[in-house]
Amino acid sequence: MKNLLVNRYQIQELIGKGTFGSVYGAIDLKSKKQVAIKVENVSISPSSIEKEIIVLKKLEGQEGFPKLYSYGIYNDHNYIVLEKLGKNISQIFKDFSYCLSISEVAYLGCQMIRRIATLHAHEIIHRDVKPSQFLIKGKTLYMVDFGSCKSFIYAGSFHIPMTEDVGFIGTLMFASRNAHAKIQLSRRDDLESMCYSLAYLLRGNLPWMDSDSSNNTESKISLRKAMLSDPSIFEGFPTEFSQILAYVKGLNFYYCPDYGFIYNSFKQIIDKFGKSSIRILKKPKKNYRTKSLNPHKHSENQKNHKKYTKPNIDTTKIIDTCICPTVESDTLPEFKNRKTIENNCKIYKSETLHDKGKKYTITEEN
Ligand SMILES: Nc1ncnc2c1ncn2[C@@H]1O[C@H](COP(=O)(O)OP(=O)(O)OP(=O)(O)O)[C@@H](O)[C@H]1O
Repeated sequence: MKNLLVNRYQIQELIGKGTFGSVYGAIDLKSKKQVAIKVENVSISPSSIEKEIIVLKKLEGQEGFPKLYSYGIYNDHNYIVLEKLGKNISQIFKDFSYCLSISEVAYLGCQMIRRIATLHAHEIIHRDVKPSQFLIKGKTLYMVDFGSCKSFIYAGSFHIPMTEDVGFIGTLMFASRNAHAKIQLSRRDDLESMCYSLAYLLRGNLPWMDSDSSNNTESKISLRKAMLSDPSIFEGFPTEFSQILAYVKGLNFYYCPDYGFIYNSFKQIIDKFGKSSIRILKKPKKNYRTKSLNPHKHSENQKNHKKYTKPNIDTTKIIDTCICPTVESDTLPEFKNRKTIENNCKIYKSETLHDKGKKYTITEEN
């Protein structure tokens, strides 16, 4: 990538490389703003940048989604110029030595469910929810990377049908069981991946992760995921987490999730464990760090959380602690238009569902 893009953006650094392209930090010489520029080769088909443009245009002005400043083609590359955000949750997790407090994880859950609810309210599913898709800027958690998104509504108001053999979509570690079963994904699958992301942040690993990466093939992970019972993934942590996962796993393919219930459950955890230990929305300083934990040693991490009272940090040294307000779900705009989504979402009359092993036919539109 040349240092100057379209005579306007001065490339300063490579922020990271994804599966399909790279993200650079740059300065907009016209506005003097810091921006992030995502590029991919024009030969990539289907273009994930094209999809990102469509989604970001739909989400314009929504809280927690980066602004889309510009886009185009330059030197055989599709590019988009985005609002520059901070670190992603995976990087922040590493900065905190792979140890976040229960309140911190629940707080991330509150923000994640708000972003997912907004995306779904725009009739879009993400299909690749994972910690690295959430970036922090100021006190807000942003959702990024819309290259795998899909609209779950077609012909104006019909829900997409539940087809099979669709091919694997997502990231192995965080993918839903339906993604492994190659079943068409819907809103419930974004929520299942969110639960796995939070479990990873609580535990430092996931039970289907093997320290020997050659054992982490799609088929092996899929089998281990399917065989695991629900509570064991959140064992030793507040029951609200496993209740949310059980709720999400029980959702019908077509069903509009109760985002407010999930948000309120996270909020209950924060109320129980206290807001004062939430450090993640501030830049970590050396003395914020807790004892280093090996992220691959599941038992150590879990033991640490089991005897959890307060995070192992010297609170007198925390000057900038963010006391994050988590308001009631009823007052948040993301959860208000739920009725409208449900009403808009019809199922084609003759469609057959295969949920939970049962076979039944929808006779009426709902
Ligand atoms: N608007 C942004 N501002 C700052 N950094 C960003 C922005 N968007 C993405 N990034 C960072 O750029 C890096 C690459 O992101 P990208 O979404 O292309 O791939 P990824 O999520 O790392 O991988 P994959 O494509 O496999 O999911 C990540 O570190 C991400 O945090």
